[in-house]
Amino acid sequence: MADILLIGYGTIGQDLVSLLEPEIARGEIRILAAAVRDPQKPRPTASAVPLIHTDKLANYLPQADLVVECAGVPAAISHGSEVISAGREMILTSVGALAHRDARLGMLSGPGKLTVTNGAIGGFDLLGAAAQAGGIAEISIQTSKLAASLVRPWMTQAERARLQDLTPTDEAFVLFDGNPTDAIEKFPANVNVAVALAWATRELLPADAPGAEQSQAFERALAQVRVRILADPNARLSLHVIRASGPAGTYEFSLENAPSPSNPRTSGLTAMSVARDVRESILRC
Ligand SMILES: NC(=O)C1=CN([C@@H]2O[C@H](COP(=O)(O)OP(=O)(O)OC[C@H]3O[C@@H](n4cnc5c(N)ncnc54)[C@H](O)[C@@H]3O)[C@@H](O)[C@H]2O)C=CC1
Ligand SMILES: O=C([O-])CC(=O)C(=O)O
Repeated sequence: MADILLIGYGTIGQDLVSLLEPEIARGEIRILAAAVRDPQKPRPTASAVPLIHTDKLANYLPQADLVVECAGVPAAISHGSEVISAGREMILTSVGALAHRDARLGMLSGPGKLTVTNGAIGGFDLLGAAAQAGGIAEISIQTSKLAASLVRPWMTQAERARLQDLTPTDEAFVLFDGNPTDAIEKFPANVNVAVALAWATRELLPADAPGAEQSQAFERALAQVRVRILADPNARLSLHVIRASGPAGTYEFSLENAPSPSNPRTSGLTAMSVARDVRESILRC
């Protein structure tokens, strides 16, 4: 029986528990608890998962065989290093936290093990193989989302209005064009996939290489990836188009996920990817 501790219990956390029902029913997995900011907050659905305050995370870590972060980039930045330095294995969903230098160093310095989920995209077997052989010269990801869903608190009134007032007859426009580090800082809930793409195409160092070297290798990969965010007045779903080219060949992946059944703003595939990561981890236990 593997004991799993969740950090965050929103759409992905709840979808993950549903996806793991067969393993839970067979006694292969137990959800120890979910660490949340307010355990007393009324929730729409009753759950058998015990809720604890994130302040109590350290008390639960020694019992956890596996920790799954699914609480957002700021939460992963705050708690990721704590989990890894306690020697636990952690599946990271808010992959964008790896674009933050200090958090990245903490998560890559062990002694725990970091698993970075593929999340809402894929094709990483091919891209990783080609990149490790020096076969990728250019790599980009273009993410199209419903314009109104891209409004962020830091935007000026004019920037918000441009997104909110877009009508179905208007053309989609490029809202952001740059690197994954700047993209995740501005859109922390939208482009974790861009940071995951950099992770998949980084130079692979030995597992026991120092955290600082792992961090630098990843920084080089981040610098290679170009991110574009398209604000689309007609997007029903998120559309991610990955393009890569170089001596290994020319590749284009177009990924359009069905939304999560419980939250139309989150791709259902993300929880499915994390469920697969959990199964692979417990099979190794
Ligand atoms: N890797 C990928 O492809 C993808 C990654 N994500 C990441 O997953 C995160 C979660 O996504 P959803 O479940 O759809 O969001 P959600 O908003 O439905 O759930 C997040 C939950 O975490 C809680 N939370 C926030 N800060 C916390 C903290 N410090 N400690 C504990 N709980 C905290 C929130 O109250 C909320 O209940 C996103 O913010 C994003 O960073 C999302 C989609 C794709
Ligand atoms: O769910 C998606 O389509 C991708 C996403 O939000 C992210 O990478 O943060």
